[in-house]
Amino acid sequence: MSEVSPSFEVQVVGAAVVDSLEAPTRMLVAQRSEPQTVAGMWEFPGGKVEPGESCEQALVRELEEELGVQARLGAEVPGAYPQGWRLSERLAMRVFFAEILSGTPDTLEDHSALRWMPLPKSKDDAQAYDDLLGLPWIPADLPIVVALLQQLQDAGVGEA
Ligand SMILES: Nc1nc2c([nH]c(=O)n2[C@H]2C[C@H](O)[C@@H](COP(=O)(O)OP(=O)(O)OP(=O)(O)O)O2)c(=O)[nH]1
Repeated sequence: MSEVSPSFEVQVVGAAVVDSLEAPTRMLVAQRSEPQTVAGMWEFPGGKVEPGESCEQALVRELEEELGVQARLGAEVPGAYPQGWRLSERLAMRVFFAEILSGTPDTLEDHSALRWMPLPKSKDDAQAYDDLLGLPWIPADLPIVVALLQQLQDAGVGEA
């Protein structure tokens, strides 16, 4: 049976904000404050791409609006589709590593908490894997977290 690629209506972008693209040791995760369906769950800061914007432009804008930081983007965490990772029938999200250039991240919009989570130092760092994967992520995000940890493990870095 051939698989038809779904046509997502809404493009979302999310950032795996790390302390350093070259040598990441921590990742910033955000707890959603609304809407009710996802409130209390953890996610990648980001949002919907607006008309006329590239995904990269949208993500830099969202990081400024939501966290109050200027950021540079690194490598993508590629999903199964050109639009990235499937979030729902209508939504897909492209995810990029990012590094803060200036500003201190704050809960300006959409979030009730931010947390810098240690990234695994090696594939045997069970504590870091457990802490990160054990967060109550928005369910669609969990495979993305697994993939990005694998990507860091394979490459050793989050560089573009
Ligand atoms: N930002 C973000 N959204 C996610 C993630 N996982 C996930 O399922 N979503 C969903 C939640 C929302 O339905 C949608 C993103 O919408 P959003 O509310 O963040 O977008 P936005 O900031 O542009 O806000 P708005 O235009 O809806 O007001 O994608 C994630 O990791 N980060």
